[in-house]
Order: sequence, then C-alpha cells, then structure tokens
Amino acid sequence: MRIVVLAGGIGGARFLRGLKRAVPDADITVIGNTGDDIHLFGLKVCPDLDTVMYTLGGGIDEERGWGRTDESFRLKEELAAYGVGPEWFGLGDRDFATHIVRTQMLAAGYPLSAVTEALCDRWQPGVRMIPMTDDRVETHVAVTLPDGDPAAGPSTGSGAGAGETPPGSAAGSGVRKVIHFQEYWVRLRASVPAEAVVPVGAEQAKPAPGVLEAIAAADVILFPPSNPVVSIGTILAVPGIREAIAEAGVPVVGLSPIVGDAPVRGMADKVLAAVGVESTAWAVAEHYGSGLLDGWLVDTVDATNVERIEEAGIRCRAVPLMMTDVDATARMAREALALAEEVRTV
Ligand SMILES: O=c1nc2n(C[C@H](O)[C@H](O)[C@H](O)CO)c3cc(O)ccc3cc-2c(=O)[nH]1
Repeated sequence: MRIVVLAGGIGGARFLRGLKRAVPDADITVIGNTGDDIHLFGLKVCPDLDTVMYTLGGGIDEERGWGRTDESFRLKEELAAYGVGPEWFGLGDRDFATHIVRTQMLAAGYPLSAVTEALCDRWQPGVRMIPMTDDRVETHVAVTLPDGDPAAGPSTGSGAGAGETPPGSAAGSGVRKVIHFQEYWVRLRASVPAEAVVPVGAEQAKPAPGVLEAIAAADVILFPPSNPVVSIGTILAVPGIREAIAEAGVPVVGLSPIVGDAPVRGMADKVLAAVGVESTAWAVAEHYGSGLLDGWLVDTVDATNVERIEEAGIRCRAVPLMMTDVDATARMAREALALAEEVRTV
C-alpha cells in the first residue's frame, strides 16, 4: 500500500512512528513542512524535516521531542560568548553537524530534496522524506510586541529577517512587528496573539521533485495531528499540492490535533485564531474542508462533534487519539486506514 503523509514536526513524527508499526510493509512517503526553516549562524536549519528524520531514525531526544539525544551545547555557549545570537534557539553540538552538512550541500548546488535524501541515507527513517518544495519558504508571524520586548527596538538581532512596520502604525502600547515563526514559537512561546501567519515565499514555490508524483500514485493520503496552520497549512500553500490531493481520487483522512477544545501539544490554538478557526475538532475539519478531506478522526472526548462533521460531508469517527506510546499511535493509524477504506469509492 502506498501512503502519503503530510507532516510537520513533533506530532507528525510521532504519528509516523505508529504508522510504520501499524503497516510495516507499506510504502510511506512523507511530504515535509519547510516553513519552519530558519537561517542561523550562516546555516540552514530545517526543524520539521529533522524532527521526522531523527524520530524515525532513532536519534531524537524523546523528552524534548526535537534535537538529538545525549546533546551538549558547547558551540552555542561559545557563540554566546562572542555575543552572537540568538540565544533563544537551542542548537546542540550534534545537531549542528546536520545543518553544516545540509548547508555545505546546498552551497554546492544540491536542491533541498537531494540534501534531505542524503541526510536520510545515514538515518534510514524507513520512509521516503521529500520537502514540500526546494524553494525558500519561511513562515513569519505578525504580532504586537509588549513595550520593552528586546525585539521591539530598532533591530531585532534575531537574524531572522524580522521586518519593521512603518512608524505610527502601532495602535496603543507595544510595537507591531513581523517576526520569524521560530522567534514567535520559541522565544515568545506564542505568548502574544498571532495577528497574521504568512508563509513567505509559498506563492512562488514549486512542489519539490517527486511530491506531485507521490500524491498521484498514493492509495491513501493522511493528515497526521500536526499543526493545521503552520505545518499542514503551509504544505497546502505550495501551489499545486492542495489541488493534487483534492484530485488524487483516493481517500484523504486526517486526525484531529485538537482534543477537548485544546491542542494536545504545542500551541496550535494560538495560530488557529490567526486564521479565524476555533480550537475544536470540528472547526479544524471544516477548515480543511470536504473538498479535501474524506474522513476525520476525533478523540472520544469529542464524540459530540461527529454529527456536525458528517453533516459537513466528512465521514467521522471518534476514537482514542492520545499518542501515549507507539502502540496507541499504531491503533490510531489503523483506525485512520480503516476509515479510508470505508470512504473509498470504488
Ligand atoms: O521550544 C523549542 N523548540 C525548539 N525546536 C523545535 C522547533 O521550534 C519546532 O519543532 C518546530 O519548528 C515547530 O514544529 C528546535 C528544533 C530543531 O530542529 C532544532 C532546534 C530547536 C530548538 C528549539 C528550542 O530551543 N526550543
């Protein structure tokens, strides 16, 4: 069975570990989000690609959910001693090797998809990993920073290309800024509302080689419980990908990242609000829409949502959705594949 999975970071990676256990003989292609990418210290860092690669390859730090096991931060400390930031992004010594190899290969002219394939040669994730595009896409977030926030000054020092809105445009206290997603997510911990979430560069991006072919050849397409806005939403923002999925003619089944009106992990509710989507299992399903989704799994605590989702033309089942361990996740994956068979039109 050929399965295509659109994956973001931690949620997507953990789901994939369960999917592999559920269907060990399946041919799984992961289309990875690259909107989280950030350039730091002259290196290109791809958090979502690396989180999937490390998680499936056995190199992930389980407790954090990102970065490498048995990590040290000596290089980061040395950089800080030179006053070179940002200090808020925890790049570990072992993780740096990945970014150095990636940046070296990109500088030699290899596209990100080829680089990702080369890095996966080492990690053997057991799936084919393709970035959503080889072009540069970086998600930025418009926020109003509280007075005194270090980024509120004339320069941000975050090195992430934060823009400055024209003076006088900030209403009331605080300065309106556009900052890199990672600065919003990691430095600010999404503590201020996201007023807009913009995948910069997505409109000009092209699907990476193999993406459209994998979608066209898929028997089933899955949306794991990744962030619907900044992970799966960003992948769908690459022209051609949403259309290819909608026209693939095979079941498209998603698993809600929202359980009991709250995100299971992360801060998806903060960015869902930015796109006007309530933090409920049904609102996320309707956000993707019946033109894209054929089936949607909600957690048993959200069983009251089932009827409304089915009325929206999306087949829905309530099953346990907490990825407490690999076996629980494998059960979720089996439920998603069973729902796909239920909705498959011959
Ligand atoms: O909350 C954090 N997340 C960190 N993340 C997670 C990252 O922000 C998220 O995985 C995604 O970008 C959101 O899905 C890292 C991921 C990497 O691949 C490499 C370094 C980091 C560093 C941090 C960090 O310092 N704090």
